[in-house]
Amino acid sequence: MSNIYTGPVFEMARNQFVSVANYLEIPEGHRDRLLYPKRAITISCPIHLDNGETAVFQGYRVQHHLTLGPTKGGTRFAPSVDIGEVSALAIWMSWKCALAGLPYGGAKGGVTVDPYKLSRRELEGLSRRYMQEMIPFVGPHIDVMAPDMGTNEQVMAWFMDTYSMYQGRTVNEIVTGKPVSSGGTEGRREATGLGVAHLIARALERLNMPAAGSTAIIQGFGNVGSFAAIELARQGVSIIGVSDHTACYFDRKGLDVDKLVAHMAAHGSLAGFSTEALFDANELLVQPCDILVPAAIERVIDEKVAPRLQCRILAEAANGPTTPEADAVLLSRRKEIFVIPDILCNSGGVIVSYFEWVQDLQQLFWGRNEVITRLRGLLDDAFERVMARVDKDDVPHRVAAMAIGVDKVAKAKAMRGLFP
Ligand SMILES: NC(=O)C1=CN([C@@H]2O[C@H](COP(=O)(O)OP(=O)(O)OC[C@H]3O[C@@H](n4cnc5c(N)ncnc54)[C@H](O)[C@@H]3O)[C@@H](O)[C@H]2O)C=CC1
Ligand SMILES: O=C(O)CCC(=O)C(=O)O
Repeated sequence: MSNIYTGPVFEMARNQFVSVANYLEIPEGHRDRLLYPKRAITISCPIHLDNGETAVFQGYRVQHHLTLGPTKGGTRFAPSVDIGEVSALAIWMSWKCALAGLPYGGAKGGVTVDPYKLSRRELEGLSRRYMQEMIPFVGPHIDVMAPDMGTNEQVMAWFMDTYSMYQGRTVNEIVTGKPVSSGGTEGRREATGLGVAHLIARALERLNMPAAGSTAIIQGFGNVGSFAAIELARQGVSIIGVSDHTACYFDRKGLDVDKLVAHMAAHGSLAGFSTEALFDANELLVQPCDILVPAAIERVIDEKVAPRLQCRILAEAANGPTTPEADAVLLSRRKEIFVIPDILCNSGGVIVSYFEWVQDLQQLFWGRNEVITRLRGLLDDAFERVMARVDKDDVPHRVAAMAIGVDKVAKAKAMRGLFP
């Protein structure tokens, strides 16, 4: 294969795929077809800055496979974004959607930008220009975007509006994760964090550990981390550590989640929340706790951090927080640390996105209870299937979860005659 697909995050996705392909005994000749993306789109997004200058930002969208239906996945605005990272995230979306039983291939997009440095007007300009450049390549039955790191409901509303202006009618079903007032679904805002907390409860049950009185540390306090914290606290878990890109806090007696959420709402970040609980962000992940939730960026648990982890459950809310080298360490610690792998742990987001797309297509909207009940049902089903595979074949949790996803895509491709 030609290699525009490079970089450490893509290498992670490739390494994980090779392990799973070996376990599933997928023939060498079929592997490139399964791993490499169908389409990778690169665009330039020029926008006028508030100071009168013009800036050009690089944007991407990668559509991994079209075998099971349209492609689906978030759009990330972050300085780290490049074609390798976006491709890896698209590949993970494919295995995630297949594991959850959704009729989608994986996609991901992004812009290389620090969104915290843009004014609201500049962010709107960039969001609209990104969608405008993508119009030839997306559609409600082609590729459906959603939020990811650095984007939110407002950005999704701008995406939807830009696409709709081009079509001359409102096309709600072009993106998910929209505000409820603009065709979004009840429950999507909190879905990923709620799903993370639900699966943690399932893991605690399996380990015979009570939620009440357990302790958790959460890295990242954006959409996913904050809703995971709220739901865990509701279950009686004490949140003893949190961090974001501006600050890190740790208090063995527990942090007040309501106050953290109120501080975020008022200031947009965790900086300035407390002086007493300030902590070294580099040491947060290795503090003793029952539940560790990385909910920010990739590759934070590497071969140096993995041997030092002191948690009982590692709930991977972020995509790709654990490197393959760290996985080798976790394999040797598998009796000590119960891993909920990312493609299972954070799948609540795309599951409720699927519900939003279905509702938009039918113009028939469900209440929150129906959304959350259906979400729990799909998460429980995926959790049980992963655990059954772990028990049957004695494989690591990540291999079991990915194997279910990869196997489903491989079988669908084979049935459609895509392998020679
Ligand atoms: N939003 C969603 O529905 C879904 C998100 N995810 C994944 O969850 C993770 C977080 O996404 P969101 O919460 O949506 O993003 P967000 O943009 O709402 O929040 C990201 C958070 O991470 C923090 N952060 C960034 N760099 C950090 C660092 N070096 N150390 C500590 N914190 C840092 C930010 O300050 C912010 O609090 C990403 O890996 C994303 O791909 C996965 C599935 C769905
Ligand atoms: O909600 C979606 O469609 C995708 C969410 C996402 O980007 C992810 O699961 O990583």
